[in-house]
Amino acid sequence: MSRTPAVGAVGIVGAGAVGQAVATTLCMAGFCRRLLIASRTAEQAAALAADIDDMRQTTASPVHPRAGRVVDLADCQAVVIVVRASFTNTRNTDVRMGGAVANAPAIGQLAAALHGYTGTVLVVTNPVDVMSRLFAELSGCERVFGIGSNLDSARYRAALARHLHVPATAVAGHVIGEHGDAAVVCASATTVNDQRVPLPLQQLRDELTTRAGLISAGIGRTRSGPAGAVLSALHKTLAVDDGIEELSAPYEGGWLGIPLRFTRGQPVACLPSLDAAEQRQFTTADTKLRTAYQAVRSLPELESPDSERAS
Ligand SMILES: NC(=O)c1ccc[n+]([C@@H]2O[C@H](COP(=O)([O-])OP(=O)(O)OC[C@H]3O[C@@H](n4cnc5c(N)ncnc54)[C@H](O)[C@@H]3O)[C@@H](O)[C@H]2O)c1
Repeated sequence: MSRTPAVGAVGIVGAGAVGQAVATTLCMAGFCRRLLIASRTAEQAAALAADIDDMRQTTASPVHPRAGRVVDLADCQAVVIVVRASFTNTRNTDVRMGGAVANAPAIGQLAAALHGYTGTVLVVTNPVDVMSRLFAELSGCERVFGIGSNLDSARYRAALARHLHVPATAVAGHVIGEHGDAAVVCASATTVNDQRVPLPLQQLRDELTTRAGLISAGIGRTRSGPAGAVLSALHKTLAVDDGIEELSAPYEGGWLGIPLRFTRGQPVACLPSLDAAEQRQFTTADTKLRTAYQAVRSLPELESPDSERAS
């Protein structure tokens, strides 16, 4: 594989299912020269770094992995946060929101450890729209984006392409709002080969709603799709490529998934036109996420963070 990566160092916090897939993806993509891995325990971080190092050796990848502590990630160009606190999610609906109370203290600890970090932070931890806002507001970091709507959008374009027997690249369309039950399919602005076409909207919505659950039911967790969404977002946010990425970001005082057009790493919001029903759904998502954020923000654990720091 050997080629010189455009990016110097990327950090990953959380050596679980998605963290492992992100590390593997970055190694095989030859994305960065150094990959720093931190997790809840030093053993987890060291184990993942060793496994990725084996991959580096067997594939001649230019990516050098190393285990470290969260504070060691300060000189990375980007940090990917993929932690998940230990809890049992018993929800059947609004599943991602089920992690809010459990994951918020971990996000609070990481925000303290990375306070003032000037690189790019990609938050994957769910509920991602709430956790990315929480991390941004507690850390003071200015370049924080949540992963999820870009995965939803890719799934939507692929499902529509399958339905119409066209390549996914022929489909232009976005899924915005919450990465969750209040996702908004921007159907009215969707085009196929630059033409508006009738859409099997309910079928597409159902596919979007059930896809993550089907993957988790079959193989335990979703991991490769989110890892691909992280890689795609790293390309845009670190100015490797220009283009549009649907990410969770601040918008009119709230924080939710919107299309961002990146030019040399700088994002500008570029919402498609919404019809009246889509606008109502977008407002509903916005209200839901603001309410969820306020509830999380008032958790007592965030006022006095646990003394245990991520290693
Ligand atoms: N946004 C998306 O598109 C998307 C997609 C899939 C999963 N997710 C979310 O990503 C998160 C991770 O999922 P997973 O399947 O990898 O979980 P996992 O349980 O397999 O791994 C989580 C890892 O985080 C570590 N961890 C926990 N607390 C920590 C802390 N305070 N500091 C450092 N490390 C800590 C754990 O030790 C574990 O290694 C979950 O919240 C999941 O819902 C988001």
